[in-house]
Amino acid sequence: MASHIKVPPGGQKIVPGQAIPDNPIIPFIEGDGIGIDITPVMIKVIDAAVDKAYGGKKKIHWMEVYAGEKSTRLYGPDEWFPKETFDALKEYSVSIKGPMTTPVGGGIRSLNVALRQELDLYQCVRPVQYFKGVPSPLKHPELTNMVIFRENTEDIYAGIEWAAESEGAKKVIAFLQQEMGVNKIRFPLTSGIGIKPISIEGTTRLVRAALKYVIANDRKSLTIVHKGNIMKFTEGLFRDIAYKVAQEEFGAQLIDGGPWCHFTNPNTGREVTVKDSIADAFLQQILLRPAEYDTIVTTNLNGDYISDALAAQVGGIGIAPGANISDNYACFEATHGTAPKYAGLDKVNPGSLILSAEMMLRHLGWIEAANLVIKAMEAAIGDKQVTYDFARLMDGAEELSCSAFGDAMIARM
Ligand SMILES: NC(=O)C1=CN([C@@H]2O[C@H](COP(=O)(O)OP(=O)(O)OC[C@H]3O[C@@H](n4cnc5c(N)ncnc54)[C@H](OP(=O)(O)O)[C@@H]3O)[C@@H](O)[C@H]2O)C=CC1
Ligand SMILES: O=C(O)CCC(=O)C(=O)O
Ligand SMILES: [Mg+2]
Repeated sequence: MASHIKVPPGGQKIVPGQAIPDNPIIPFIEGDGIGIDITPVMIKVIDAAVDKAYGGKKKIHWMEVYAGEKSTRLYGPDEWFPKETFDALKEYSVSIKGPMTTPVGGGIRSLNVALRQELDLYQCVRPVQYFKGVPSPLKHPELTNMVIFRENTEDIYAGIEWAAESEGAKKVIAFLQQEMGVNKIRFPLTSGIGIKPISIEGTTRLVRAALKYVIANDRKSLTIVHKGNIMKFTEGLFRDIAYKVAQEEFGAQLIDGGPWCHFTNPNTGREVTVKDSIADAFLQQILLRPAEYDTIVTTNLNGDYISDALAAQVGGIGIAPGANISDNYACFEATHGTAPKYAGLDKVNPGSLILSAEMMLRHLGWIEAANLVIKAMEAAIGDKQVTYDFARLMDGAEELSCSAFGDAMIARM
């Protein structure tokens, strides 16, 4: 297969464990739908922040790599995720991507999920913070300040499922009935079947990462969100293992006989509470009592729902960033999808992808540039220079296009 990736001259590879070069090569996937609008704006804003922060001493060398619809146009109709793209994302370690389309029902499986699995990006980290002036349905949106650690490789996202009435579904149902004594499948002839693997290892490494984050960032609590009352051996296992990690690896002590527990942050002396909440109750609690929640650790599907719900509390998924992280690689991406009805209109909010890139700058240790991005975002929103999603809810705002919002940020750096 022909190669379409052009390595930018003058850039250097990021090598895990070594110092970040001043001229790193960062692969990016433009993304489907609104990817064509938001990705160039993100690059322009980040380049401006880096230039302003370091006066030309540091510079990202962007390298386009292809996946999704654009890749099928370049490589061939069935080439949704070419091997050379996976290889580049691994070889260059740190990358950023726009959203990619996943059809509902049939068709290709999620490319986003495939990427997370292929690179074993087991932590999906999604910070949810309020920017002053952003319209929100809450009276006190500033009380919502959470960081979600969503498991990113297991659960029903593993993609182990069989369509209703398929040979596979029939076989699995027969196995369950005949060999496992299952007699509770309500409509065995017409049921689709999905499998939900949740492991001790997968849960342990995620909770460990979340608690390390809590300690490094002096956060006050970790809430384990699960549906363990119903799915005892998957979601319930997740809860039990999370408490076990807190106790065995971080020295947490039971509060009043447990299961809640607490330990002292060794860096700051602050008490950290580790507690749990059942997912349905959690979704009403975050609306009614957001200040009681801080860092969240949860399973894959719960984390997907919680991400969009919490994003709405602070103004919507136009401003909801994220990172997919493993022990070796990091790929940054927004929480939202391809919003197809807005594709190519230069209309949507590029904020989520810009803030995802801001997380990437922090990951590289380029704190000054990251701070400039935040400052510029706050200033543009403060001046009511916003995209349609905020403008429709704000009095006296000027509605800007996607690209004009990027320019408004750059003008305020
Ligand atoms: N990681 C990824 O790549 C993801 C991919 N997807 C995929 O994206 C496709 C579309 O999914 P869908 O369920 O419509 O969800 P989307 O997140 O794409 O869009 C839903 C709605 O959210 C709002 N929205 C999304 N992005 C922005 C933005 N940048 N600025 C302002 N508003 C925004 C819009 O609301 P309004 O209509 O109110 O203006 C939009 O109609 C699917 O194929 C899905 O699988 C979904 C999520 C993540
Ligand atoms: O892969 C997809 O299409 C959707 C993924 C998603 O919603 C998410 O990761 O938040
Ligand atoms: Mg989602």
